[in-house]
Amino acid sequence: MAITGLEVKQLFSERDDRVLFSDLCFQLNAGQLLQIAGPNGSGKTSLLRILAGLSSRYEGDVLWQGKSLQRQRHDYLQQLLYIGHGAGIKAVLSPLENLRWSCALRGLADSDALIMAALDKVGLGGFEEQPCFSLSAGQQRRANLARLFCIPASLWILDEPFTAIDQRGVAEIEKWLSDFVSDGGAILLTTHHSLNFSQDFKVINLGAAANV
Ligand SMILES: Nc1ncnc2c1ncn2[C@@H]1O[C@H](COP(=O)(O)OP(=O)(O)OP(=O)(O)O)[C@@H](O)[C@H]1O
Repeated sequence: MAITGLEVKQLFSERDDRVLFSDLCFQLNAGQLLQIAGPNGSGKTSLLRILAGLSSRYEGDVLWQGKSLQRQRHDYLQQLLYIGHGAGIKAVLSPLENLRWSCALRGLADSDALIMAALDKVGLGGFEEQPCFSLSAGQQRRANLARLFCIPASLWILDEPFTAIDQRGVAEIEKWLSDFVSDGGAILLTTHHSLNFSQDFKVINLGAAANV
């Protein structure tokens, strides 16, 4: 089958002489979700940072649509939306200003209408212009997640997207993930939460090296 997304071949990474993963192989195609599971410290974030092009602490190959990431870094990053487990927002800026910044980095101009709709969708209608430091942890997380609806991408890499999100919000996010996959997007995520996802999805447990 043609690779329409990510392919990871014989990936190896270590930290302080401790092997995080070795001979890790998997594919993630368009229209699929892959969960990276494993206990604290097993290397989930390290793996996601490698796949987001933020870390070169690895050996092995990472391919996007059949070609090496290094040979098409710019094109790959244009297709990728990475949301790390940190706050991902500037606390002194409002959600609107943070998202304007994210959109500008992707070359999107005149994005206010899109941003306002995204903030409304994530439940931040009425909070658009409040500084983020005055928002709750869950609201700050929602401001970061609003990028899902502003930044065009075919691959989402999400590190603990449910952190600080209330129960209803978790169900909403699961629906957003499902919609994205149904529309042909690909998702790689970590979560300690038991994922309630309407389609089939794959899980790789870094605690027990696995090839999928
Ligand atoms: N900046 C760093 N400097 C040194 N060691 C690091 C650094 N970042 C991560 N590590 C080490 O790499 C290992 C894997 O960390 P990583 O954050 O990838 O784990 P994780 O599976 O995402 O954990 P968690 O479930 O707690 O988020 C840990 O042992 C950690 O101590």
